[in-house]
This record gives sequence, C-alpha cells and structure tokens, in this order.
Amino acid sequence: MGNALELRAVTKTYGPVKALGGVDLVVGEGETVAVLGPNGAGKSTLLSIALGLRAPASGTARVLGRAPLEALRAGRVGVLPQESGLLDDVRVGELVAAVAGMYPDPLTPELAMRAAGIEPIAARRVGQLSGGQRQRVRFALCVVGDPDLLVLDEPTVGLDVEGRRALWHEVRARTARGRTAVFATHYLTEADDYADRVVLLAGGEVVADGSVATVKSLVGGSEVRCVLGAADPAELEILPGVRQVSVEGRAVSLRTNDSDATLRALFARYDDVSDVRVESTDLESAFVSLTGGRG
Ligand SMILES: Nc1ncnc2c1ncn2[C@@H]1O[C@H](COP(=O)(O)OP(=O)(O)OP(=O)(O)O)[C@@H](O)[C@H]1O
Repeated sequence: MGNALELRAVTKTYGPVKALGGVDLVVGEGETVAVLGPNGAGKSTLLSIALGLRAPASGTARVLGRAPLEALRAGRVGVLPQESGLLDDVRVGELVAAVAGMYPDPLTPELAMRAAGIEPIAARRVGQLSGGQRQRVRFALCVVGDPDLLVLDEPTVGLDVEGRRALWHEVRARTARGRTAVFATHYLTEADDYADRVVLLAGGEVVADGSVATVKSLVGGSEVRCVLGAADPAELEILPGVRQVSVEGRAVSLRTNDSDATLRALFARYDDVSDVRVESTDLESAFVSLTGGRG
C-alpha cells in the first residue's frame, strides 16, 4: 500500500508568524492519525496544506501520490473543515444528493445521511438547523463521495453524545476497510480511543509522533498522589525516583520514574500520609509535558 499523505519539510508563515517550521509527516494508507497540539500550534494550517487549500512556503505535500488539489478534485479526499458555510435555503437531503453528484463513485445520499444520523432531518432546510445538526450535515458531505482519505478538523465540536458516537463509528468502519483518516482534536480521549497514531504539534513543529503508548512512554513513569499534613516540596524532591513535585494545600503530586521506591520512602519518611493513589501517565499529562505550554 502507498502513502495517503506525505508532507516533507513543510513550512508556512503568515507575515511575521511562523505557523509551521519544517514538518515531516508521512501517513500510510489505512492509518488513523490524530493531530494534537495547543491552540495556535499549527494543526489547521497543516491540514489545509495537506488538502492543497493553502500552499506551503517551502517543502512538498502529496496526497495519495498526487498533488493535494488533484486528489481533492478527483474526489479521493473527504474534508470536514473547522468552519464552513452551508447553503441555507436547500433541504438537507437535496444538499447531500447534489454533493454526491459531484463525485465519480459516491455513496447513496441515504447511506451518507444514515452514517451521520441525519435521515430524520432530511426534509429540513439547512438554515433552520442547530449547530450540531449542521456539523452532522458537514460530516455527511465529507463521506458521501466515499473518499479514500478523510481529513477532519475538530470533527466533533458541537456534537452531542449520539452524534460523536455515529461519527466515530463511521470513521472506524472506513479505516477498517483500509481507508485513511487524519483528524485534529482537542479531545485527547478521542485520540486515545480512535487513533492508532498521534502526532503532537507545538509551535509549528512535531514534538512527538507515534502510537498513543509510545507518546505516553516519552514522558514515562507515573504519578503518585497523596495527602500530607505538612508538605515541603524541597524534601519531597529528593525522595527516590521523583522527577517533579507539585503541592496544592495538602494535596501532593509526585511524578516519578520508580513509583515503588517513591512510595516506600514516602511511607518511611511521613507518618501522616493518606489517600495514596498511583496513576500511570495519561495522554493529557504527556501532552502538557511535551508541549510545555507552547502554542
Ligand atoms: N490566516 C491567517 N493569518 C495570519 N495568521 C494566521 C492565519 N491562520 C493561522 N494563523 C496563525 O498561525 C498559527 C497556527 O494557526 P493554526 O490555526 O494552524 O493553529 P491550530 O493548531 O489549528 O489552532 P487551534 O487549536 O486554535 O485551532 C497561529 O499562530 C495563528 O494565529
């Protein structure tokens, strides 16, 4: 199988702002990749370059072995942009059917509407829909061409539980058939649950790229939380294994490379330790640690 997406040394600036500073990203066909990063990290810029909607300042982008716009025009790519206008006066079913007609080998409009959970509102005018319903319509338009690559920018914003469930069900069904999905999200649980690979952007650069487990292991270790009568951060810092200490009132959190050694020393040193919990690194703490607050 070939590559669905190939970005090589891609840079992008907006005036004085460096949005991307030399990004390499190769996504194989069949992968589900989450692009994560703080506000302003460059996620939308990266996706729009991948789609050919913006040109990189330098570097190259290829989609399914072609120039991105060519792949888009050939109907091989389904796009769910972060914000996009929809024609207000048409009915949902008509809109989906019209867009289906632009593709060489589309799904039936009914199938696309069912995937997005909008069959019951097929006769409604788009202008009368709620925000979440409009997002569902955008998703139906994104899949109706039966594309090989889905590019989704924060796809579940505004969707209710059922809408999110339907969307991910459809994305998974497609990737299970060898299609590819690249999505940007701020919901780390979505990356954890649905992506087989995570690309973490910060300040326009890739700071981590790998499976969720790999990205978590870059930060490594675990977190020991407890409650202490009187916690002195300087004393806690020298306990074995401890890399980072945070104290809020009586609540103590210790990031450690060796939770067993840290716990033994904690109990030996303090006789008023309570509410002890050990947690392995989650994606959120990996995110915070690797992006270091950079936008
Ligand atoms: N059209 C534009 N003109 C000027 N600057 C822009 C433009 N679009 C994006 N930027 C800047 O480029 C940087 C990257 O923006 P981008 O929208 O790609 O980030 P993002 O990771 O998608 O952010 P968010 O999570 O907030 O959606 C930001 O500093 C942003 O202010």
